[in-house]
Amino acid sequence: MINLENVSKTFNTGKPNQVNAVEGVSLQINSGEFVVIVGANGSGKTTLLNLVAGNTLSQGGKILIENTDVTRLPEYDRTKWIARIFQNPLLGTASELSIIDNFRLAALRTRRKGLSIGKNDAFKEQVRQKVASLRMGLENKLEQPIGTLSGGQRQALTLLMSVMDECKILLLDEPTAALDPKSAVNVMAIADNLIKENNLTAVLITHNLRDAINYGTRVIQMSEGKVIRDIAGEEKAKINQNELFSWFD
Ligand SMILES: Nc1ncnc2c1ncn2[C@@H]1O[C@H](COP(=O)(O)OP(=O)(O)OP(=O)(O)O)[C@@H](O)[C@H]1O
Repeated sequence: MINLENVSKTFNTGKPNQVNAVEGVSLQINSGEFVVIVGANGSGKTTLLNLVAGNTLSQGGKILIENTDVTRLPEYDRTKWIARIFQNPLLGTASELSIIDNFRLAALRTRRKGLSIGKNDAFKEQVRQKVASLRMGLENKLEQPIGTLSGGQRQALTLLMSVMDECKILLLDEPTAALDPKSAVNVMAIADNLIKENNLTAVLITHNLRDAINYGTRVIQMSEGKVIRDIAGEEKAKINQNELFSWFD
């Protein structure tokens, strides 16, 4: 669960270029909810995600993650709950290391769900099965440097590595923006499956209105640092692309 109470972030305070990126936002995201955030460029979406992740600290207000007050906690102290996927597929993996070594590295960083850390065959077999579930044929390339894979393949592996963590919350900041259309569709479908299978609480920022319609249980629109629309459940399921497009008028 994520609980934001009156969180704010202003850049360049007191200067002519002051920006109120996030302004007094209060939001409760329940366990298992999948929230899609839409909004114009500069409306504060990424800053809001940074506040949740601890990459930026809130100026006032309060942030609870899984009922723990994390308002002053830095990003690294929130990683036990939170995994984050960025637009750039190069972030999150070490290019020169093989797929299997990237999984080892990830396993060393935190305790992974159902994974015993080590170089042994059992570890490799566990990774092989997980990677095979992506249906990209990558289970036969476990010794290949991850830097030789496509952006879509890397993004799928990064997702898999993050959900094999004990994390409860997955933050996705335009995870498919750098991918070709087909890879983007694949990666979103993989993300959705992983979220459901692992019963994660998820927040997706996207400019892709089709994804905003197809995915998630709730959609939020931000404008000028504030949440101006918040629609969930059956009402969310009824929204069509034209209606969503009209929100940007
Ligand atoms: N580090 C920073 N220093 C100064 N201003 C910033 C900083 N980060 C964000 N901003 C400003 O805060 C506002 C909100 O930015 P943010 O990146 O959160 O918007 P966004 O909705 O994610 O935009 P986009 O859709 O373009 O990614 C913008 O006006 C941006 O220029």
